[in-house]
Parts: sequence; C-alpha cells; structure tokens
Amino acid sequence: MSLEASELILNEDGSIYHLGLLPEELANTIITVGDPARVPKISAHFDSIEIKKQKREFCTHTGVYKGKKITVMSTGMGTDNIDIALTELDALVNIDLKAKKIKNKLTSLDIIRIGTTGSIRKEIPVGSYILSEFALGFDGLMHYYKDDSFLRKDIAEAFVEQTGWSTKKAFPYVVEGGKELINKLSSDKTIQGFTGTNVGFYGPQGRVLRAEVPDPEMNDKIAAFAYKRYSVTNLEMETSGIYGISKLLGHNAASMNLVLANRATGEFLENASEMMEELILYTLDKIVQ
Ligand SMILES: O=P(O)(O)O[C@H]1O[C@H](CO)[C@@H](O)[C@H]1O
Ligand SMILES: O=c1cc[nH]c(=O)[nH]1
Repeated sequence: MSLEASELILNEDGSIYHLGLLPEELANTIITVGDPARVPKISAHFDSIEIKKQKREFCTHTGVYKGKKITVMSTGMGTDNIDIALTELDALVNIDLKAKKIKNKLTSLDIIRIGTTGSIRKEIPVGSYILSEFALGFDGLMHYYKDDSFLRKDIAEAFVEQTGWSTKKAFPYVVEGGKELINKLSSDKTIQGFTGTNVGFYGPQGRVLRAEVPDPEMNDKIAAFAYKRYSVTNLEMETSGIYGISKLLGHNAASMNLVLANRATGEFLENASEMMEELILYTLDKIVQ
C-alpha cells in the first residue's frame, strides 16, 4: 500500500516537504545543528561541497571531509522541529519517494548533533564539551509515538517523584543515545552527559527576566536528582527528540554540546565562536577516524 499524498508530502521537484531535499542529496552521516549560521562554519572545513539547499530553518550542505561524505543540516530550535527533520531524513533513505512505499531494506543513519547548552552543575564549567549518554525529554514528543519499549521509565519515574514534577507539564521521558557512535566521539576532552531537553529557553529552563516561574528552585531540584548512577548535567532544546526519534526509527545518534552558560555560577562563555570552531574540528576528526 502506498502512502497518501497528505501524509508523505513532496514538493513539485519531488523533494521532501520541509527539508526540500532529494534522496541522492543526503549522506549517511549527518551532523545536525540548531543554528543555520553554523552550517557554513562546518562545511567550510569540507574538501568539497556538492549540495547547498535551504528551506525555512533547514539549511543543508552535503560534501566530503577527509574522504568521507557528510551532510550538515540545521534544525532550528526545539524538538517540534526535530520531529520534522528526523522523520523526513528517515523518509529520504527508507521510503521510495516515487512509489511512496516503505523500502524492504532499511538504512541506518549516523546522526550527530553539534550544539550549545547550559550546564546546571558548577563543576562543569563553560567551555566544556558534554557528550550526552542519555537525554531526559521534558517536551513530551515521544508520547505521540506508540513504541515506548526503549524508554527508561524507571529513571523518568524517579525523576518525577524526586523533583515533584507538575502534572500540568508533559511526563518526562528518558532515552539513551547510540552507544557505539558516542564511544567513537568520546575522549578525555568530553564529559559524559545526562541532558535535559526543554520546550523553551527562558521559563522552561528556569530563566526569569520579567515573567516569574512557578518553581524558582526547579533547576536546583533537577541538579539534586540522583537515581542509580544517573544525574542531570545540562539543559538544551533538541537532544531528547534526536535520541527518541533515532531509536524509534533505527538510527544511531550522538549529541555533543558546548557549554555556553553555567546556570549554577551565572557565567557565560566569552570566546564562544572560537570554542565552537574547536568543537567542530574535534567532532569532524572523530567522525572520520
Ligand atoms: O546552539 P543550538 O544547536 O541551537 O542549541 C541550543 O541553542 C538554542 C538556544 O539558544 C537551542 O536550540 C539549544 O538547544
Ligand atoms: O543555557 C543554555 C545555553 C544554550 N542553549 C540552551 O538551550 N540553554
């Protein structure tokens, strides 16, 4: 049975709806970033760039770095965008777009996020690289999919109990990243992370400029959470969706984040662009190793 035109949506040129990409324009190793301006900063290191496409916040460059074909794509901010980006990346490799049928032989992509984050622990300073072993999703995205077999419900339940998580918010979910890919990217430069993914940057991450939050102690409660060997290291806005949709669809994902802010000490990284450039080169070289 083929997928309806309203479900698998293609543009007039046959490309996938939001990303605007054709299957042959994608590599099997994909770097995702939130900020579209970070895409050319990464592809500037490529030996050659074959594809440059932009639709909405999804800017994509595909090229070759040290002999390996890599795609770098921006997702914009938030897991609502991640749902679109990862589902369409999967469709590009695992659905025959002309026949609109799921392929018999499925392809597993390597998806590596290079992002920015805020640490909630004073011992993880600005400038650190956090490589997420697990993600803790506050966004609720994975509750919209049937298969929850890979979610660590024991950790999520302990988290809700210890922090007094409000029932008005989505029930948190916990998902592990792709172990092999994470091992490949890790070194003594990376800190193993348990990354909280929020639905926003201000209130959802406990930032107060003018509008108050219901529980000003929530970041401290998140930092105090301890269950078995698990405790939360940092907050950002995409990793849980990337890990969740990747596990759901059979892809390998790793999330590497530069710590820009330390929420416990109030510091913000001064030389952020220089440090991001270093993280980009670190990650690219680990990918091709
Ligand atoms: O730097 P990026 O990859 O966008 O990631 C972080 O920065 C944005 C917030 O400033 C959010 O997307 C957050 O996850
Ligand atoms: O504190 C921070 C810094 C970067 N990105 C976030 O989402 N939060």
